[in-house]
Amino acid sequence: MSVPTVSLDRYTDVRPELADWMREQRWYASSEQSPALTRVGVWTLTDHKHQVGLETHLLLDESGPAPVLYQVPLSFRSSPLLGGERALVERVEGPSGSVYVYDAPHDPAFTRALLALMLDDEVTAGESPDGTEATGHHALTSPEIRVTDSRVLRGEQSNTSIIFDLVHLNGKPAQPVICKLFRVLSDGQNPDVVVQSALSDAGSRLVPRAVGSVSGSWNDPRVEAGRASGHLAFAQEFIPEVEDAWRVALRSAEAGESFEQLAKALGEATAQVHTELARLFPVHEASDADRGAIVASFRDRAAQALVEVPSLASQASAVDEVFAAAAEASWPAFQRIHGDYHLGQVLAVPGRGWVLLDFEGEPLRPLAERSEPDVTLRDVAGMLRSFDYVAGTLAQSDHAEAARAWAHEARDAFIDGYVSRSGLDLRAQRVLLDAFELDKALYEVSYEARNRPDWVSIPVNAIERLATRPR
Ligand SMILES: Nc1ncnc2c1ncn2[C@@H]1O[C@H](COP(=O)(O)OP(=O)(O)O)[C@@H](O)[C@H]1O
Ligand SMILES: O=P(O)(O)O[C@H]1O[C@H](CO)[C@@H](O[C@H]2O[C@H](CO)[C@@H](O)[C@H](O)[C@H]2O)[C@H](O)[C@H]1O
Repeated sequence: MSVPTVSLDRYTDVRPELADWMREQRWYASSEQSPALTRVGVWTLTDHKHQVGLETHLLLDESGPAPVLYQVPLSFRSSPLLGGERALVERVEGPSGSVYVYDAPHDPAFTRALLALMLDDEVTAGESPDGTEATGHHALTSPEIRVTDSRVLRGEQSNTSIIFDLVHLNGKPAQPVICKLFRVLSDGQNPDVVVQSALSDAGSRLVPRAVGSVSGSWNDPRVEAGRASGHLAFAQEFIPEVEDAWRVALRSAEAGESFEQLAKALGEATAQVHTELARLFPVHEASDADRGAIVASFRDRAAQALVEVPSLASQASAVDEVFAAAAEASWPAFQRIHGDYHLGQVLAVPGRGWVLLDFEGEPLRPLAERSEPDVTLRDVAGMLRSFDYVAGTLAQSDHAEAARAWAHEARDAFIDGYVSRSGLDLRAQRVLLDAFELDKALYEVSYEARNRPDWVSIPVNAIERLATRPR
């Protein structure tokens, strides 16, 4: 059987059916308007049975205030994919009959070829005529495995993750793998891939083991030189049937159970990851310029939060005083950090302890900024805020008061654990830590105003408390 051909040419002028389908997808950012799409590149994979066309289209959407580049893998079949009805993008009548176009992460022909690209040395996606390149890389200790099944993780928003069930070549079950396919592409390395791979390759068990990645380059009109490069996908060990720390913490607070030991262990794990990151990536002493840039970003964030929630104006001068005091404090060295650290980014793995995920940095920040060395206190502050969120979530319930005490104890224990492993006396850094916590709460105000307006009072209350705390 030959490869069904909806030719690349026919898909160059992005068909309205594809645009309509994209608009419905969770990863499509501006669903209130119709996409205005241009195809800037395509990379292909080869189906091992040579029956399915596998093309990943890079589509530039210029309908919003800034152009966004989406990665859209499609599979082309001459007959329907069994069970694939919900993944059908459209059916096109071609010269030699119907061609069924699918959202490829749901097509086993695509998922197998994608994993093979990352794991098998001889497989290459190569360069396409429009200059798009995609190259697979495997991690230091990638397993020799065979795919038995794959499925798309439900509930995700900004990316699409594919879970692979696997067996070793001898037929014994192997640890499953999760492959995150980045839906929105930017010029530059993805910090999640870089940081997690480095930790995993160094043998850390505090992150899932890295399995492989796909990196690429493409013609990108948004970039001055016209050419961009970055990560397209990242595969790592999937740890099945585990809960994240947010759920564990929320349940513990609701039940009135102490979280002290677990919070202390989380502080220890956080400090260990920071120590390892300082060993693996460049570290430098804080210069006046570094301090100045961060304090300026604090102030920008405060201004932005004020636009989104004008009632914060009554706190503005108290907030600024905290930032002014931080500018005068002594700062620890700059190094790589997690960058968007909260309870939802940590898995509770029985027999292994806490495992940290998603080193992508704050989604509201530009990619290039997220790879810069930063201050570890930012992560500490992120987690302290997250304990406060647990109490904030229960504020309207019968457990309100107990939840506040729960959060207080958890925050203390987390700090104790962190200090014991890092040697950094966080309590002596209180002024600076308060500033980072306040900054995170200001970020959360913008995040909640845009995504979960019902939750905005959680960071707003925290800002008031932090800004007016006696010092
Ligand atoms: N290696 C993994 N093992 C188990 N679950 C995972 C793994 N990676 C991600 N997940 C699950 O997927 C969710 C989303 O992952 P995350 O890396 O935070 O993606 P995103 O940046 O798209 O939010 C996590 O909260 C977690 O529940
Ligand atoms: O997980 P993401 O990288 O998408 O992070 C974003 O979403 C988080 C919400 O899920 C948000 O975190 C905020 O809410 C958490 C509770 O749901 C809370 O634990 C965090 O402390 C709070 O910041 C995060 O800020 C945002 O970047």
